[in-house]
Amino acid sequence: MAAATSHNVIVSAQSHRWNSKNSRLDRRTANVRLVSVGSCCSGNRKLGLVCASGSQSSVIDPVHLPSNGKGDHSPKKSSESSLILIRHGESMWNEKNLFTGCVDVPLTPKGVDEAIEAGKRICNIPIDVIFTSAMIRSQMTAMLAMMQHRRKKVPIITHKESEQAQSWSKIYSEDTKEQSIPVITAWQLNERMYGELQGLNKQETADRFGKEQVHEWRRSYDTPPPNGESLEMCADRAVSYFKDQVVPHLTAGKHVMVAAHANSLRSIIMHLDKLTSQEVISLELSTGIPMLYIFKEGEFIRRGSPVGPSEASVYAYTRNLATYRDTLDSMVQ
Ligand SMILES: O=C(O)[C@H](O)COP(=O)(O)O
Repeated sequence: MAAATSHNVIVSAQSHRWNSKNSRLDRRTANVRLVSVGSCCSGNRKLGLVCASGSQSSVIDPVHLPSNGKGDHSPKKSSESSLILIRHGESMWNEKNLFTGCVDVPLTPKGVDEAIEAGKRICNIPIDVIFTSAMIRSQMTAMLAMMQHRRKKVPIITHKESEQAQSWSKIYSEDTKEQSIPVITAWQLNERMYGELQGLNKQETADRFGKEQVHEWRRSYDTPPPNGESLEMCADRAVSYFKDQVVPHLTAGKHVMVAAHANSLRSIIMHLDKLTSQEVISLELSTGIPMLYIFKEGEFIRRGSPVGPSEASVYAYTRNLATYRDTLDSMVQ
């Protein structure tokens, strides 16, 4: 079934999944509401991909590109900004199929590759500020992805845990600051706390407690795992943080990347895509897949996952993304 309003589309889908195979929203078989998917230029609706309306103002302005002698890059007010969400690459406990939650484990070599691949996909998309969780796997992912970015700004973790940390990490050159991207780390974006499941093998837990029970702990909105956080509890901190700390940057015209976790991101996507507590059950996020939203006039418009840096449709999302990519092209000529 498919009913559509101008910015709201209901599709038949069971699994609302951002996956690594086709890198786009994959639809299966139950009702899932997709927000702002809209129609492509050709009139064909593609999940997660929309062609340009062609009416937006410059998206590159807040990035402060240095003048390359081919034009003036002085900041102008932008009416839209981009938001990239990315779940960390495969962690060493993902590989072992262990419940991880708030245990701070690093990426595997495959996770490193996923982060690098993700970076290639978003290397032409403007990024002014990065948020990560307090956990190493999301920070590794953000840093590795940024190594691929064509703008070559340096991502720098901000340290505000004490006055001394703040003053000792001060940068004394405006030019150097200009060539940096602040990375803000926040525990509120951490993975949901998995309680007494942390460190347990997922398959063994399903064998012991039953598949249905474990599925409810993992995917339901309001059933917490034993002594852990439900998605609702996780949303309480992650979505509040997103609204209080991330949205103001977007409103100011900054382009933002958030590197976080399966469940902190599920709660944020639930909020952005206005999913119900039933619909969020089938929302699955693969590791290392960047997801792009455009923030415009207070609305989040989901634009799918860029497949590659030169994928034409990415730059058909908005004229502004194409302009930004063209500016990067001209800088390397
Ligand atoms: O914490 C974990 O184990 C994973 O990062 C996410 O687990 P899930 O797929 O069980 O939500």
